[in-house]
Amino acid sequence: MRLTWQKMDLSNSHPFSAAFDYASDLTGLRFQNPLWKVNYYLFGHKFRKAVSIVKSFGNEIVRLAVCRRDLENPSEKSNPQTNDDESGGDLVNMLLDAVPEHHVVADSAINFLSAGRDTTANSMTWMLHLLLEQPSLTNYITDELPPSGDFHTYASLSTALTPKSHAVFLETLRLYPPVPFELKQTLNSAGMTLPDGTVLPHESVIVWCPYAYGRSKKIWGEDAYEFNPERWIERTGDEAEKLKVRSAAEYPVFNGGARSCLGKRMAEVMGVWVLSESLREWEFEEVEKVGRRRSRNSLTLPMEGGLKVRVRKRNMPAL
Ligand code: HEM
Repeated sequence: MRLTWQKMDLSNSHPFSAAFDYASDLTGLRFQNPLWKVNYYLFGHKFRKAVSIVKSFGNEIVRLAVCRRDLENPSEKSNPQTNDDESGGDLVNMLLDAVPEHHVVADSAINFLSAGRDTTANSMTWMLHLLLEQPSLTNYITDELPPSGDFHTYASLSTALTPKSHAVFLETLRLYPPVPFELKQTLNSAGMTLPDGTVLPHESVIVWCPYAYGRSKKIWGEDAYEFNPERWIERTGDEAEKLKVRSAAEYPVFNGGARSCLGKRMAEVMGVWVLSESLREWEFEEVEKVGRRRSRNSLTLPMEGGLKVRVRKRNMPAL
């Protein structure tokens, strides 16, 4: 898969991608290794180099955006407000309009890239894998899509119109949450009190694990380990299908409250729209059928070894 931003290559072979993956893997391992400081001492230089490559990529994104603004609006060089039709909607340009410090914009660009890149890619990989394990689910999704060739709008991707595709997406994330564990620390010097009365003193670290929540029989019942999108579907009297709503306390995949994921809707669009449309047009077949896959140790639950698939246009002979 090839990803670009303003013609900047983000494919797997790009040094940014390699550095990003290395830094993510090592950060993920820190949580499981009580001796991580030893590792950091021995291999820290490689980690720091990876972080510096990631940071320079952010700086490069901003440098290019600023150059482009200067070329497009030379007269506004000193006060480059570019909320016109051409540049509107580009996140980096909007940040440049709002934030004067370029290093903050660069960090924010990397923040969005890191929050949205592997989370979405990994969720789509797991979703495709689970669908290939249960081929009947392909029609389950594609049958509810608007007719092929119809122009899709944001509204046509609502949970009301495509509840089953959303169910498959949410069910995938239940079993394979791209943020498998989370932690927060109390910074308030007086500590804080949780809604149930538990008092957390200053600097307490609290860790929770959406991966474990997703597999909890207490929350999901005896079949918690089964991939069953139907558990998300509610049928009303007239047989209309509706997506069940789950609270962030039961399903913390996108976090909850004030720090909920800002890209949830974008991730849904990718997961529901891109994958369903691809399944309508293309047939996928796993190259190596090795049963249920394992995840790799990293921050965003990537699939060990990746998912190699053979692709062919529907109703065409295999290449
Ligand atoms: C399936 C895909 C995704 C999942 C499961 C996911 C999950 C999460 C979670 C659990 C958090 C909270 C992290 C924390 O507690 O610090 C978060 C935050 C965030 N996500 Fe996502 N995310 C996904 C996709 C995206 C995408 C596509 C974007 C945007 C391009 C995005 C942007 C963000 C941002 C900016 C935050 C920080 C919000 C804040 O701290 O106020 N995410 N996401």
